[in-house]
Amino acid sequence: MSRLPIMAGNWKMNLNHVEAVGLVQKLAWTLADQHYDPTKCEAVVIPPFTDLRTVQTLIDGDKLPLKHGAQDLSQNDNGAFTGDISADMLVKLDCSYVVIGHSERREYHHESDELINAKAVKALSKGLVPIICVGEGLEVRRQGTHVEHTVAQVKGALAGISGEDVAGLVIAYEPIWAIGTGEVATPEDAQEVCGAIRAAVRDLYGDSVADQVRIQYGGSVKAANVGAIMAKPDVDGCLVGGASLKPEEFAAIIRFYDLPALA
Ligand SMILES: O=C[C@H](O)COP(=O)(O)O
Repeated sequence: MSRLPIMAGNWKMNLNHVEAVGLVQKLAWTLADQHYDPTKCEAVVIPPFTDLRTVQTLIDGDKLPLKHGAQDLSQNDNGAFTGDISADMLVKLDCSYVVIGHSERREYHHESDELINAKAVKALSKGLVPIICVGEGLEVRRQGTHVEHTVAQVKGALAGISGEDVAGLVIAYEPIWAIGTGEVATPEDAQEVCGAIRAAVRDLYGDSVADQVRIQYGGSVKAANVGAIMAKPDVDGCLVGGASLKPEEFAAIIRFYDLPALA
């Protein structure tokens, strides 16, 4: 079963809507120059909420081969939830994807597995594809319980979600100790946990769902290390932070399939 690789650039709290135009245009030009083939890898940008309308207009207007998504959403439909953004608002902005449960939201906003599950259910009910983030911190990694820890997060996030929905979503494994630190997990580390996540999905939902769900690795991914990471059988893409703010670097990550060892 072949899964379409997916590279998603999570800009985090960087770039205003004017700066967003520059980055998306430069990314698109670079990809066009290098004959990017969207059938070989899906390319997604995930800007801050305030940039989404601008990015949507640019992608639609110029028919760019990019998709866009948001960094979070509310589990509620609408109402008195100051500062929150609903799934319907994201759908109206043509978002395809929404990141849910990023480790920075788990840490700074105390998001629990239950809340992440509620957000994933809400996203799916509105036709958005969740990118559900899981992964262990340094303490858990040192104790050697990173696989159990991460699989438990996956099970919590997927509770009550149908196999059909799980087959279409994305799970991002991001070891927290490798995020923004320059400390990249080895390709073998990434494969160990991504393989365990797929095995857990297989136990819960069966072969067809496990063979379709896409699993990303995230944590200090760059053009220089993406090839070795993507060569692992259970890694279907990357959730990229810092390197996605550099258009040439992110374009090279998206075009990992042209790297000599993989071509
Ligand atoms: O969402 C992206 C991840 O947190 C990875 O960030 P990074 O590539 O800057 O390490």
